[in-house]
Amino acid sequence: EAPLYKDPMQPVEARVKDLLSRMTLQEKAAQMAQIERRVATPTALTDLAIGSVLSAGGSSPRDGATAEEWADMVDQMQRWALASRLGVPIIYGSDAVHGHNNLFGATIFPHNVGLGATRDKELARRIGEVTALEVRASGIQWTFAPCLAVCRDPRWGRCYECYGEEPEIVQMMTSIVSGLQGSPPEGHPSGYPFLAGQRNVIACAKHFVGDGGTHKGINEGNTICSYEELEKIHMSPYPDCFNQGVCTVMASYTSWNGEPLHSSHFLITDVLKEKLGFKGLVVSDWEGIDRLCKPHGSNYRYCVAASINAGVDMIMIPFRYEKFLEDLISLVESGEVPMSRINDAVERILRVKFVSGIFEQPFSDRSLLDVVGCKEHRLLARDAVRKSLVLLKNGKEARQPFLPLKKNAKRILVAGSHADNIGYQCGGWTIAWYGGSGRITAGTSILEAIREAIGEEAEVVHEPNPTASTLLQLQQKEPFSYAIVVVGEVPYAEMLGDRTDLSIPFNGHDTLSLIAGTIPTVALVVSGRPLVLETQLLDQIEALVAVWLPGSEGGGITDCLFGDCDFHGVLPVSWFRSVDQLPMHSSMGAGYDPLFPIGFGLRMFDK
Ligand SMILES: OC[C@@H]1[C@@H](O)[C@H](O)[C@@H](O)c2nc(-c3ccccc3)cn21
Repeated sequence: EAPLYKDPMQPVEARVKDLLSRMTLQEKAAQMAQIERRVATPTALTDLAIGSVLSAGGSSPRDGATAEEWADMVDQMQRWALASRLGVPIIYGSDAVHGHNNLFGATIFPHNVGLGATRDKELARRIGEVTALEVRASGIQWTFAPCLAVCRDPRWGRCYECYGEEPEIVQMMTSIVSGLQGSPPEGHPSGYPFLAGQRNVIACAKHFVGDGGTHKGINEGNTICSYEELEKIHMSPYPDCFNQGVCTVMASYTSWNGEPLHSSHFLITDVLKEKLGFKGLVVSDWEGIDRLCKPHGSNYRYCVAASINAGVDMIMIPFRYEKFLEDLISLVESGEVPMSRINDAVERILRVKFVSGIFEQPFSDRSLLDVVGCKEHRLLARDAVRKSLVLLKNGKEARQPFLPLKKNAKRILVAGSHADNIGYQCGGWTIAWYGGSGRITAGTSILEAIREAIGEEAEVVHEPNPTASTLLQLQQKEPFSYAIVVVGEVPYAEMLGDRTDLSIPFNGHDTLSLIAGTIPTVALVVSGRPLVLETQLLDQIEALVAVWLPGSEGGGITDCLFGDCDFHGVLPVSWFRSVDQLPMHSSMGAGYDPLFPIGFGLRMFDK
């Protein structure tokens, strides 16, 4: 009759034990390998029975692929995996970090820094729930989210992936795990993986640990601090995720006091697995083990030994899987990697797979296809945008608020590089790894939202980058009631976003100053982090809103600008005056002198 591990009525731990006992060393090593979709072939998945496949940022079956094409691809790979000797299904991972951002047409939510501004746990959970549906619609079962980094220096290119600069804010937003995976029942053992069902996805608490605390915010850099500080600032969001049964943890590229996380037995095994009791699987980051040696990828056999022995269970290789398997098997045969370590890793991987239900439901659920980018999801994203906006200035005098704007104004100017650019408002990790410009996916730009919100008789003039003379001509024809000027950062990811100069790029400052000099202006800043705002400019503009990276639903911005609802967001990060102040946090006492402090945010209506 069917082997025990295939019987869904058996307890998970019994199924894990039974399957493990049937596996050869080669099959165990293969389960510990995660490869990129471009090298996922029948050889890899059937003959070698590799355990997991991922899409790198932007890696899709084809540009603009539909959810159905994604599901066809994942299901095909699954059939290859099920044809392997023991028929162990793969789990397929992708970075759905603000909606299913690898999928064209998916709902794109505000990036984490904007969600941190909402301080709304239930919203985060709901976003997780909806994201899980759109990820599942494409046949994918695992997202590499949430990022729990506590951003201690906004010069870091991944500041926008962080919910805030204080652990309490990040801890609050970990409720997204219960949205993604479903909420575990009362009494669920902390640290043990949980997944409610086939409309939920495996989540990934990343990047363990201290990723947001590197010196000067240097990406993949070194976090220099005491163990107490590492635990208090950077580690505290992890137990919140373990209490929710998060299934996976991703190791950080960064080092702690010079020791790379990917080879830290103390932090991965003694702390994460033993002290904190994490029972799911630890996956490396992309070529995370290759970075253990200089030059990158040299001494690969050592890199494999050091990371696996440190406690990493699955390696995001992602391409040279033959070399990985050859080295790992050789290391076990030589005794440099004990079989007990291999068994621990494979047990954890199988535990997550059995808990996820993928043995019983290995294929995609096609009934979900039409939820991708659906109206209900876009309304949730629009609500998230509304709640994420932070009103930093409203009127030059206290009793003369500038917002809300009049919908029936006669003539308004909409200007700035970011007024009509869906790619810019989505930011990095959208369609391409580092994002893009223009109509990169379905959505509503800020200009389109203004045109929808404004009264019929109002004339909207769109001039991205007006010169002084253009402005004069435009004004002579008929003066403007007000101007909405949208400036900010262009999309970036990881090291591409590391910057020591945090002024508004694209001479956004000059555009703002030119326009605000002659027309009452509200400035919208589209950015993944605070940017330098000169005092003179601040004095010139009538109102200022931090919109962060709002995603596809630009309508959430005009909902607030025109007063359909009030602003509620408060800063999740300190808004510095100058980069010379960095790093700067509210806990530092005297030296804390931001332009706007963490927690700051104005209202239009209720005082
Ligand atoms: O996309 C998978 C993971 C993601 O989950 C991690 O948060 C992130 O650190 C990451 N960087 C790369 C990556 C970095 C450089 C070149 C190519 C890919 C890949 N990944």
